[in-house]
Amino acid sequence: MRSGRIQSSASCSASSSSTFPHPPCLSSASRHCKFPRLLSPRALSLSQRVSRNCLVPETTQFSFSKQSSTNKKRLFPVNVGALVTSNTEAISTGPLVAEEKIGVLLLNLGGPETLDDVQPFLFNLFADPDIIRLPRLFQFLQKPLAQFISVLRAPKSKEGYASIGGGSPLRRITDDQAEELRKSLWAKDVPAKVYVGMRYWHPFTEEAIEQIKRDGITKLVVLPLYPQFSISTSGSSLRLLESIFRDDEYLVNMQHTVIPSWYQREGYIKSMANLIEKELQKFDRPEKVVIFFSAHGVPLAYVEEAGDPYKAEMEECVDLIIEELEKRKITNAYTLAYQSRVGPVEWLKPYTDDTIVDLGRKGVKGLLAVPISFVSEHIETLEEIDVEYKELALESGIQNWGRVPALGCEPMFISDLADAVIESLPYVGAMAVSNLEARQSLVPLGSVEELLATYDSQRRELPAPVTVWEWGWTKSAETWNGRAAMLAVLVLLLLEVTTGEGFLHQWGILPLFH
Ligand SMILES: C=CC1=C(C)c2cc3[nH]c(cc4nc(cc5[nH]c(cc1n2)c(C)c5CCC(=O)O)C(CCC(=O)O)=C4C)c(C)c3C=C
Ligand SMILES: [Fe+2]
Repeated sequence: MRSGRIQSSASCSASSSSTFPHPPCLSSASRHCKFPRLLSPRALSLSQRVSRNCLVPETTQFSFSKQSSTNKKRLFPVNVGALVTSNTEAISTGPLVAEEKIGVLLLNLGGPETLDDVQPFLFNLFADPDIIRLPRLFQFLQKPLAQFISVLRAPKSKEGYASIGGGSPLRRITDDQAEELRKSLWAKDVPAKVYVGMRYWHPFTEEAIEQIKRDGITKLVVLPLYPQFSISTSGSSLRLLESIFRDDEYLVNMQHTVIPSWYQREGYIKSMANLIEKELQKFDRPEKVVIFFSAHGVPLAYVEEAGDPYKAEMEECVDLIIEELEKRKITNAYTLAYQSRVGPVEWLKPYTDDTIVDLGRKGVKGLLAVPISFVSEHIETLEEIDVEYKELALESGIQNWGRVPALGCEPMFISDLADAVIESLPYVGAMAVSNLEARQSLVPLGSVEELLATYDSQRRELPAPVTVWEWGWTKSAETWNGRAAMLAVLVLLLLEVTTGEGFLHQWGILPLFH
């Protein structure tokens, strides 16, 4: 088999080039740069792209004002990023002074720590309008619907969490990453505090924000721990932050900036390439192994209707990793597919399970799975990939299976995150004045409000991605049956809520919601 990208026949037209208009200031590197999007990412080398990403405007100088007339100390070295080019003008974000207290808020999904946490965790997830976005008229049904779906899904989810030790490892791993990031920042002369704010489980984002206020943080860098941006992940966390910020006098006045995605950073790309290179060496004939990037899926409508940049960023990310591997003379065949689909609607394709079967059919004997959308081990790596997909691969004729571990606390990766934070510091607060230069910074930046407005100004309705129930013989019938089922459930819930009677009350489910 020739090296290069394998186009699985499981793939459909929906997975090819995306047609949605790119928001002007979201995170895909090529969208930020002044280059037209005519050049495919593959046409540029990593170093070229890194310098394209180095969007410090040519007229901009990275020089923090030294000491001001008072006895305030500058906290950082002048040159905060290795990528700084010849710039001439100062970004006037003001001096970074000893009185400033810098915080970094890591945003993540969160996961149930015990089996008893599973249903309430699922409730929180499905109650999120960025996961199930109901038509305006039906928004009052969000919580009852979340209760209904979480109760239905909990047994299956619990089985999964039971098989990985009775709970999600996400909290422990994210706490470790926060501590390593803190150490790395201090080692680089940036005495910052690092906080963890989870979207659906403890420590909740609200708890982290309370701590940030107690600590008197004056400058905050918000860093979602998802390399690529999606409405359903970073977007959802930012929307929550927006509502917290809006209602709080302290926070309204606290300067902040957001690093919405960072998949294009050299340190991240090299760390991923290192892991892949190391795992490949464990195979008898490494050059014959297909590198199988498996990303968490999202419903297709997120990308095609709501303008989620997730797919474009994912594809560019894979291109960058492959380019880095090629520089190391690793030219294996590779492919990208999407996993963890739930529910009756169509998700990004090709699906991971279909692609594995397809590769087996084509005679592939060695596969190296690379989880690509997340930087911690979690249920979808430990159970779905390591157990379900491995089993499917072996059944499909693939004899040699391997899996690249998630990045976790890899030193090069953590150090690169620290650099991303440091490079963003001159822009903290600059977003308030809608500073164009700040948006074109070393890492794509924006304020919470700006970023949300960019990707989601119209707040389009999105199909519910989750299973209420499914039946049917064809994909299309499944989709329509699913939609009909959704409608039926909504009507039932509507009747139940208005009359106070029905099957949810009989089962004792409805009065539980809060
Ligand atoms: C980039 C990563 C992720 C995207 C995109 C994403 C979208 C998304 N997820 C669901 C539904 C579920 N996700 C669940 C768990 C889960 N999701 C992610 C990451 C992304 N999700 C992670 C890391 C985890 C695991 C956390 C852990 O505890 O280890 C679950 C619960 C598990 C299960 O029952 O399968 C659900 C449900 C949707 C609907 C969605 C996009 C709309
Ligand atoms: Fe998920």
